[in-house]
Amino acid sequence: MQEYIIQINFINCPGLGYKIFQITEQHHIDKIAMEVIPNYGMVIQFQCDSPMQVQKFVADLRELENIQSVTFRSQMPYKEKEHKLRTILNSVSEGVLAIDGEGEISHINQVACKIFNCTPDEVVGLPVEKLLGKNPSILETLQLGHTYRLKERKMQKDGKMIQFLFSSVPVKNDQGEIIGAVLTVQDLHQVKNILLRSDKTRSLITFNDIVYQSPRMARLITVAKTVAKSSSTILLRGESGTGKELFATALHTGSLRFENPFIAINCTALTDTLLESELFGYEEGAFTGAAKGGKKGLFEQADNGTLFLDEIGDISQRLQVQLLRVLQEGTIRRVGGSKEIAVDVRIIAAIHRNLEELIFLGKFREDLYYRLNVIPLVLLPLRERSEDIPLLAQHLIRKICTKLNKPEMYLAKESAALLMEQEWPGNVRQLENTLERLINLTDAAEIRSDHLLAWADITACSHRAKNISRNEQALQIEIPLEGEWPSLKEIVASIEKEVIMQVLEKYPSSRSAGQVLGVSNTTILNKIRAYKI
Ligand SMILES: Nc1ncnc2c1ncn2[C@@H]1O[C@H](COP(=O)(O)OP(=O)(O)OP(=O)(O)O)[C@@H](O)[C@H]1O
Repeated sequence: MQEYIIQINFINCPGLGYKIFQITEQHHIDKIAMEVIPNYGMVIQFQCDSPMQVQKFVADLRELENIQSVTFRSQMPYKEKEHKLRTILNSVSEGVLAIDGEGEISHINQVACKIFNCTPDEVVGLPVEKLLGKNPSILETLQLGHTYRLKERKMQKDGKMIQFLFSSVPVKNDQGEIIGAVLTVQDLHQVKNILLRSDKTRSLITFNDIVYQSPRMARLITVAKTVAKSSSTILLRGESGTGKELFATALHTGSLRFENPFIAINCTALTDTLLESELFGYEEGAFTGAAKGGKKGLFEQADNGTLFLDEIGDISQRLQVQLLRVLQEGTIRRVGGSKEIAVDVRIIAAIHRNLEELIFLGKFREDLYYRLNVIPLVLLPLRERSEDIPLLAQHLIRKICTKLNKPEMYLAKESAALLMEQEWPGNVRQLENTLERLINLTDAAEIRSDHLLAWADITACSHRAKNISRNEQALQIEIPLEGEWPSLKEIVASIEKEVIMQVLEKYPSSRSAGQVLGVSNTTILNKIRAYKI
C-alpha cells in the first residue's frame, strides 16, 4: 500500500469537516493521521493501493463547496515543525534537554547527547532521573519553578565522571502554569578550555577585526589604539555581546605585551573557590584534591602579558579584596601559601552591569573601582549605532558561511534595513546567533526580508515604532468603586514606581534612566530601594 498526504485548504464554515469525513468514508480511505490547521485547512495522511481511487477521492473533495485547494505534500505539518525544531536545537553550541510536565525527556540535542553519552532514541520518553540521576535540579525547576544559572554539577555515568555547568528554566503555558522545563548544559572541561585559553589564534586578532561604520565607534577605536600601548588597567563597559572580549584581545595585540600570553577568564562561570584557585594558583596540600607540587594561577601564567577578567562585577567581596591587593602591590599569594610572588600583568576588566549602582548597593568596593576604572572604554549597544549593522551583518555572514562550509550569502538591501530596525538586546552576539540560525535553515544565495521574518524572530515593526506605542500606553491605576480610596500620596507613589519600572526596562542603568526622567542618578537609586524595584 502506498502512503499519501494531502492538504485541504478551505473557507471555514460549519459542517465542512463532517462532509470531508463523509467523502473519506465513501472512498474507503484508510486514514493514518489527521491534523487541523486552525481556521483554514486540514491535512490527512492515508494509505491506498489504487492511484485511481486516490485521484477520484481528491476530485470529489475539490467539488465540495468552500474548498479552495487540495494539494499533495511530503510531510505532516507536525513532522515538519519537529524537523525544524531539531535543526534549530542542533545548531546551537550548548547542550539542550527539555522535559514535559511528567518529568519525561521530550527533546535532547546532539551536544547534550555527547555530554551525557547517549542517543535521543535511548532517552526520549524516559523519566529524566534515569539520565541525570536522583533529584536532578531540573525537577525542582519543573515542580517549584526554580531557575538555575551556570551551576556546576558532577555525575557518574557508565563508569565515567561527567562534569558540567547547567542552567534551567521552567516552560509555562499562557496561563502561567508550568508545563515543562528546559536544561542547558556545557561540558565543564570544554568551558575551562574556552575560558582559560591563551591560544595562538586569539593573539592574531587586531583592531582591523573590529567591524564598524559609525563615527562613535571610529572615535572609540582611535582612543583604544592609543591606550593599548600603555600598561594601565582598562575597564571595558557595555551591554552583553557588544564586543568587549573582542576589544580586550585587540588591545592586547596592539600593546607592547603582544608576544606574551593573553589569558581570559569569565568570573561568573566558576564558583568562588574555583575562581580563587584558578586566579592565584595553590600550593601542594592546600586542599583535598590539590595537585602535587601545587599549581600556577592565571596571574602567574599571564606574567608579562594581559589578563582579561570578564564580568568583574560578579566576583565575591573576598576576591575583590585579593584583587585589590594585586593591583596595589603587584604581588599574589597562592592559596595555602605564604610567599608573595611578584607578577607583571596588565588587567583588562569587563562589565555589563552598572558598577556605580553595585557600589551604591554595597556589592562592589569603591577602592577597587578606582583601581579598575583607570581607563574606561564604553562600548555602545548596537541599537545606538545601527549604522554599523549592514557591514557587521555581512561580515558575520561571511564568518558563519566559512564555519558551516557554505558558499557566501548576501544580505538584500531591504534585509539590512530590517535588521537596522531591530532592538538587539543581546547586541552583536544576538545578531550573530540569529544569522547563524538563519544560514543553517536556508540555502538561498541572498538573504531576503521574508527569510528573516519567517526564520529569525525578526519583526517588521521597528523598535522605534514599538517605543512610540509604548510611550502612548496609558498607565493604569486601580480606583476602588467601594470602600476606602487610597491616599493621593499612595496613588502618586504607585504611578512613580510604575514609570520608573517602565523606564528602567528600556534604560537599565540608573544614570540613563535618570537622564530620561530628568532626575539624578542618586534619586533613581533611592527610588529603586524605596520601591524595592
Ligand atoms: N564590531 C565587531 N566586529 C566584528 N565582530 C564583532 C564586533 N563586535 C562583536 N563582535 C562579535 O560578536 C560576538 C560577541 O562579542 P564579545 O564576546 O566580544 O562580546 P562581549 O561584550 O564580551 O559579551 P559578554 O559581555 O556577553 O561576554 C563575538 O563573536 C565577536 O567576535
